[in-house]
Amino acid sequence: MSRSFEGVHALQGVSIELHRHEVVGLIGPNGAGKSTLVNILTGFDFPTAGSVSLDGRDVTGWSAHRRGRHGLARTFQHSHSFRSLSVRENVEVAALGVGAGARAARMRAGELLDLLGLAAYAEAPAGSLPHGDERRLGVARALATEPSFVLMDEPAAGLPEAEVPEFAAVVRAVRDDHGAGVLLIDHNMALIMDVCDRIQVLDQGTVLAEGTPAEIRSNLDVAAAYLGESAVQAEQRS
Ligand SMILES: Nc1ncnc2c1ncn2[C@@H]1O[C@H](COP(=O)(O)OP(=O)(O)OP(=O)(O)O)[C@@H](O)[C@H]1O
Repeated sequence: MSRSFEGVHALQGVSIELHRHEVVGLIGPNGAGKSTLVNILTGFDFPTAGSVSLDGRDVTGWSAHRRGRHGLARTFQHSHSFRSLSVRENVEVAALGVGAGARAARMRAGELLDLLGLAAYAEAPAGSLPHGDERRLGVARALATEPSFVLMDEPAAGLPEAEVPEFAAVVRAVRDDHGAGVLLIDHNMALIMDVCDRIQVLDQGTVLAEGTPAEIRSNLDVAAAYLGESAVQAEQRS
């Protein structure tokens, strides 16, 4: 797919594939096109050229809501929770939105708040959560829809470093226990390298590299995009 904004080529001929039971990392420097790609995949934006398919069906013209009802969920960089509703109610509302009954929604919310480590805040207003917990609430809300695919846009931003391994376990649980496919965008390379089965690197709207974490780690182009030429030269010398 490609996407231009009045002359800015945010994406140029980018292909990405996500299967159930896997975690794919999407990384790249600021402005590389990561959020644009997630917006297009989830129906919050539309490609200038190209198409999106979900379970083999062309969904390019579908609204975000319709894609959501067909198993595609996402989290946002900025909070989309209902600030005055409680943390629990926010998760319940997400489940109700895809057709769960009241009892099932309540049970699902309870399980997800436990999984995400938010049970202690269940009755607090969502607007009172610290930034990192708010990101986790976003993940809980996405999972409440029982998605086949979850696209997570910087879910670990704002999480204290000590809590990142716990969050990595959540991502693995979504893949292994729920069988979902996860597209994970994050600047935390330790998290990405730890949980991803495959990684795709975007730079200036094109795919710079793709491969396993080990392949990406040893790819000098990726190092150049991230760390600058000097780091690459240092790596070549060592
Ligand atoms: N609505 C828009 N209007 C104009 N330009 C846009 C719009 N959305 C994105 N862009 C431009 O497209 C390019 C890609 O932006 P995008 O936000 O997708 O990058 P990103 O990789 O998600 O960056 P970050 O890591 O900072 O979130 C940037 O040059 C950005 O300025």
